[in-house]
Amino acid sequence: MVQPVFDAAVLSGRADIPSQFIWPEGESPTPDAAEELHVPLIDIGGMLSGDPRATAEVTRLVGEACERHGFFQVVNHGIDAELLADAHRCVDAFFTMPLPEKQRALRRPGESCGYASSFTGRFASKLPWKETLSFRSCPSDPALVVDYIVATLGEDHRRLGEVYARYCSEMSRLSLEIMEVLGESLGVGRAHYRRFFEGNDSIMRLNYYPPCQRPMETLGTGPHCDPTSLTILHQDNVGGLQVHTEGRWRSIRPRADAFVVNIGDTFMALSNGRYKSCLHRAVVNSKVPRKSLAFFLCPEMDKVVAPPGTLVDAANPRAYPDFTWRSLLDFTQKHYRADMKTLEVFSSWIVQQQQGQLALQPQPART
Ligand SMILES: C=C1C[C@]23C[C@@]1(O)CC[C@H]2[C@@]12CC[C@H](O)[C@@](C)(C(=O)O1)[C@H]2[C@@H]3C(=O)O
Ligand SMILES: O=C(O)CCC(=O)C(=O)O
Ligand SMILES: [Fe+2]
Repeated sequence: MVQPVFDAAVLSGRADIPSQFIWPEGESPTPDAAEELHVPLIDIGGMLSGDPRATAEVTRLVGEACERHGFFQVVNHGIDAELLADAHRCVDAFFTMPLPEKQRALRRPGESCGYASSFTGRFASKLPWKETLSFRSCPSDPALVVDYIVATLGEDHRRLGEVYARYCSEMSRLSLEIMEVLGESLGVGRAHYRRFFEGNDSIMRLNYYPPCQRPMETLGTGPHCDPTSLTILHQDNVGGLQVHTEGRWRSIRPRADAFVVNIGDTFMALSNGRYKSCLHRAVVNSKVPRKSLAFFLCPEMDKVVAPPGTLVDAANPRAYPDFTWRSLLDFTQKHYRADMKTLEVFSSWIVQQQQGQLALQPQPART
């Protein structure tokens, strides 16, 4: 079958959509998702200004949400509204460029960064109706974002790079605040996860979902759990994010003043399975494009992902083996398409690999 080209300007002129974008009936958008999922809206303003009572309340609400489904929203987060507006404007500026311009940052097979128009080169079916631009952001290398944007898109796009460099540095700061709350709520202390993530190697992803003439037959982002540690998402006012809990899909209504935060598979492992990484997806519509900004907090590549000892005991044995983010990222880019079972399948794969390596090691001679 011919590989389709995902160019919204071309596709919007057709009455139907190429078959590779059509999702099977059991996986396509469902009417139940018109229902809203009320995830807690947590005011973190008091906590950020050091109020101990406000901090205790935030800790309780975050802990409760993470044990249930791993999704919550934060308001009074201290992120400058003008920066957020700029970040959304830059999404429009980038994705409305002609395809060949965007392809200057083309994401190559096996890589997690760059521009992807759908995933036409990577998957043959159940293609997502979206374009993305992803890039790395590390607090230890403040020039990384601007250098990447200028190196791929050219000097003319330096300002876009500067906007996202600022945005990512703010997201990293906010995610470390949330890590303190997660540590406190799990009883391991505020410093534990903050220290673990201080030198993070995170991924920023701009999602752009063009309008689709057949929105009930396709998906913008298929059902998946984020393999990463913590996601901080800002959706524009269009709406499309849906979460699967209690056996049904429900929508998280966009709020301009809120970030949607969710636990990813890597944090689920770091909490020994206590905090949930939950299945979610994004739907599209036939009228207007939709944008979302996703910051995925990730550990440094070779740091060992293991829960603190206090979360492991006879009643709560290790839920997942030790691994590195490098190996999980590689797994999702080269061997497995992220879905609701990523961590489970990856865990079995890593145990098999370790056993294989053990078998290859010379055994000590028996005396
Ligand atoms: C590690 C990652 C794989 C992923 C991008 C990400 O940084 C976090 C989300 C992942 C996901 C899940 C749904 C889809 O399968 C996917 C293609 C997507 O759009 O977001 C994958 C990403 C990917 O494999 O590139
Ligand atoms: O666009 C959205 O609302 C969700 C995107 C998402 O889940 C992702 O990029 O991992
Ligand atoms: Fe996601």
